[in-house]
Amino acid sequence: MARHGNANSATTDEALRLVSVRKMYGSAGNSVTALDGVSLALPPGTFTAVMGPSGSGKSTLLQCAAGLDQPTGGQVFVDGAEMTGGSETALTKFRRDRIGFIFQQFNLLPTLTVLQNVTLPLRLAGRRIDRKHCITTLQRVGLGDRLHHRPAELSGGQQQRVAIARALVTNPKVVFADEPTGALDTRSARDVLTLLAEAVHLYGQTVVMVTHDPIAASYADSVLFLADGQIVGHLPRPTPETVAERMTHLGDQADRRRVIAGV
Ligand SMILES: Nc1ncnc2c1ncn2[C@@H]1O[C@H](COP(=O)(O)OP(=O)(O)OP(=O)(O)O)[C@@H](O)[C@H]1O
Repeated sequence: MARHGNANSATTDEALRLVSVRKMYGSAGNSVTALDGVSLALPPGTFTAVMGPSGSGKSTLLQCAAGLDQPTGGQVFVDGAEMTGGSETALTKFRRDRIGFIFQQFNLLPTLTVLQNVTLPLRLAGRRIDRKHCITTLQRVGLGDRLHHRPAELSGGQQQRVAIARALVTNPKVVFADEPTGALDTRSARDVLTLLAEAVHLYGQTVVMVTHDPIAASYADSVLFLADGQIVGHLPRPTPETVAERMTHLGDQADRRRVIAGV
C-alpha cells in the first residue's frame, strides 16, 4: 500500500521514495509551482496509478521520480539509493540501471527492428546482450512472431507492447508509464494494462502509471490523487466507479480552493 507524508529516510524495502519534492518552472516573478512538497513511499511489487485534474502535476511528478527531470528541491530514492543531487552523467547512468519508462506515443526508434529496440537499453547500459532473454521478454508481451518487423509495420497496441518489453528487459527497480493507453483503442488498452498488472503480480515489478482514465486506474493496486502539485488522496483497491467518484470530488475541492485563494 502507498504511504505518504513523514517520509524522512529511505530503506531498501522501498522501490521508490520521494521526500518533499518540489518543482518550479520559470523564473522568479513568473514561476509556476508544479510540485509543492510531494512525499510518498512505494513498496516493491506494487502497481500505483497517479490521477488528478489537468495541470495538477502528474507528468512532472513522473518525470522527476524517473530522473527525466531534476526537482527544484527534495529527494528521490529508488531502491534505497538517492537519485537526486548528482551530475547529469550520474543521473543518466542511474536511470539506465534502475528505471524503465513507457510513453504515451511509444517512442520506439523507427529504423530499428522490434528486437533491436528491445536490446537497445541493454546496449546503452553497457550490459551483456542476452538475446534469448530479449526474445523471451517479447514473447511475454505476445510479439514473439514480430521480432524483425519495424515499428511502422505494427499496430499502436503492438508498438506499445514493444515499449513494455523494452522497459522490462533491464529488470528495472521501477517502471514509470505516462498515459500508456492514451493513444490506444479500448481492446489494445486492456491488453497493455493486463501486461502491466502481470509484470507486477507475476514478476514482482513496481509500476507507477499516470492516467486520466478511471478504468485504466482500476488495474492498479492503489491510486494517488494529485491536486495543485500536492498529494490530496489515496484510494486502495480502486474500481472504475470509486475512482470516478473521487475524481469528481477532487475537481470540486480544487475549485473551492481556488475561490478561497482568489485565483
Ligand atoms: N516546461 C514547463 N514550463 C512551464 N510550466 C510548465 C512546464 N511543464 C509543466 N508546467 C506547468 O506545471 C503544472 C503541472 O504540469 P503537468 O504537465 O505536470 O500537469 P499534468 O497533471 O500532467 O497535466 P495534464 O493532465 O494536462 O497532462 C502546470 O501548471 C503546467 O502548466
